[in-house]
Amino acid sequence: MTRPFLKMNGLGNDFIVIDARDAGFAPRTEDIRAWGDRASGIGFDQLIAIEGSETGDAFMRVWNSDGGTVETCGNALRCVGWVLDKATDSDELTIDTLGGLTTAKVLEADARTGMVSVDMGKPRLNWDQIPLSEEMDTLRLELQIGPIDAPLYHTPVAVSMGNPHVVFFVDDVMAVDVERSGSLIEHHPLFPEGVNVEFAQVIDRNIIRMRVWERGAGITKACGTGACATLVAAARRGLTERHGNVIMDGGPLHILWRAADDHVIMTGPVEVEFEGQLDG
Ligand SMILES: N[C@@H](CCC[C@H](N)C(=O)O)C(=O)O
Repeated sequence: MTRPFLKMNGLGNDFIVIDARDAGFAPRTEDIRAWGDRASGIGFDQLIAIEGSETGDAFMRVWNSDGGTVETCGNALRCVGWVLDKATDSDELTIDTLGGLTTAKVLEADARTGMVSVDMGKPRLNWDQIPLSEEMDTLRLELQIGPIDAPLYHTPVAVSMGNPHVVFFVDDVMAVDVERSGSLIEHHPLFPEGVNVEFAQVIDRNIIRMRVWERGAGITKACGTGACATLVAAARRGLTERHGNVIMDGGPLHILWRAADDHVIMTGPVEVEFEGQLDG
């Protein structure tokens, strides 16, 4: 059976997006891994299915390129918002996920690109909401990378945006070996469900430079939930305001952590790269 797909990205964090509202889509792990392989397959960071929903306009299901299903994906929410917007008159689209209900607003759109804002809901900041395997202050985790007496990176902040994140503040983010340190932390026993790892350098009170190691996908050019988690972590530490740009390898996302209702609003671009058919 073949399935039509859109190859899309948000700041280079790329996806295969399948519209599964009319016909179910239940891919095998080995197929996801094969399609996701950049050397021999199509290549993507996440596989996304748009499904029907009783609580929203649609449900977004997410698989990482390693085949594991996960709660949510910020950059893909903007892409799904753009896709749904093409087929409806509504300005605001509610998209449900395993990580919670979100609302997408398409600010600008043409045939292949757009600018989309997503209300990601409230960050979850309690240790058991991340989740962590033991009770700990999420603002200063007792965790470090490197030698005990001279750690390279330490005392990160944990934030859940529906999926788990840990944010290390560093002096020089370009000096970080993201692959080596990120892969070690992703599987640390403190995170029973694994974790997405961000390394962040505060440039000023409204700008953060961030690089990311994603759970189940490795280094990506951008991570929407990671950008939200990073701004929340920085604001909680008093390092930034509650709004600003988080600049990743693929470019900036604007993040606002609204004081009025505690919701995090993420705004940034989407792009359609090409259309294709999946065999499997
Ligand atoms: N690219 C994403 C996050 C995708 C899921 C993540 N790797 C996880 O395992 O939680 C984003 O833009 O948020």
